[in-house]
Amino acid sequence: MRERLLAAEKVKAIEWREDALHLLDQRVLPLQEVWRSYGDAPAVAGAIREMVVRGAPAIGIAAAYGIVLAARVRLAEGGDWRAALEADFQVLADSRPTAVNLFWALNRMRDRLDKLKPDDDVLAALESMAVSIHQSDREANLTMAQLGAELIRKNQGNPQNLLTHCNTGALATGGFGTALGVIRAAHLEGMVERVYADETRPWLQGSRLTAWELAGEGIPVSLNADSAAAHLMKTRGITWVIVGADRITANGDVANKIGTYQLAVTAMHHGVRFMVVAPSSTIDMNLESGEDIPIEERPGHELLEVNGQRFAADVEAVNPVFDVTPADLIDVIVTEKGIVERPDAAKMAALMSRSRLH
Ligand SMILES: CSC[C@H]1O[C@H](OP(=O)(O)O)[C@H](O)[C@@H]1O
Repeated sequence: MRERLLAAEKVKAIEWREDALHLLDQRVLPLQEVWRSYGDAPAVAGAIREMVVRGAPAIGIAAAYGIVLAARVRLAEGGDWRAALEADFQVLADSRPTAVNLFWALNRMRDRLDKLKPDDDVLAALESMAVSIHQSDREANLTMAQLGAELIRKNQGNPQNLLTHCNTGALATGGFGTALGVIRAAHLEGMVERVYADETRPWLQGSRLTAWELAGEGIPVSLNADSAAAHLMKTRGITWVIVGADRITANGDVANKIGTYQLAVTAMHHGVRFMVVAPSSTIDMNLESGEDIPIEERPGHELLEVNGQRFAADVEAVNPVFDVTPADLIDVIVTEKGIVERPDAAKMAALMSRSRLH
């Protein structure tokens, strides 16, 4: 399966080259494919904040490369480069609040700095850590794709109708995707009749990104309004809702794109299985429950305009862009360390004590 997923790979969002960090601008996909170059931490932080790059794992990977770029600048400035680098850590940490992968990646970079030996090449050590964060995310996604596809096989392996929300594909990760990685693997195994992709208002990750990724690989996909999901679960024989995550707390509660919570409630009502797919870098064991997760609120104009053109009445808008699905609405969490069925605090602790499967 790994080889077949590698062979099918077509899309990437992040490219690290000697000169700079290169990001595919997800604000203009699918109508335009524009790559942009970033040379320092404030620029990378801006790209994360403005969602040039988005998706919990991809945000962490971009931030890690942002620290490599920052170290180049600070070392060239001379003086106490390590103290100066703290400002770069902060500007990256301040870019978006919900995806814990951002903070997980920055901590990995900080740990690498703290372990430097006097003769170490600082830039080489940081670059190696950032590349490792990027590559290990890809590897985790390949493992999760297989684990998730096996779950789909165990529950009616024949071609099934699946529903997904937001974008959890190669564009949101180091490659292959999390929930979309499972869907890709299931399709390769002949187990996908059709994927229903929520458009995912207001930023339209579904209609612009997921539909583009899946259609580009010949995976049968239909775009639907977010508000159609319940009706589709009732009338289209959907067997699984498969989503990603931005932060999973110690008790198994899941923060994900706004609209996920109501999908979980609806799935429970219709007897549709609910799968969350996320690498362990998304699990925050420091938070006891989802009540503690910071929920990003983005500007109201994202709801009131399209392409900068207002279409809404002259009212204010409220725009929380994540919500929290309680663990008791989740059938299974798939990670690269293994799966947790009917997650709870004890099972999450046991999961996090394991090493990764591959
Ligand atoms: C594997 S991506 C996880 C997660 O990130 C997305 O949010 P955003 O597009 O705002 O960065 C969405 O919640 C995905 O499910």
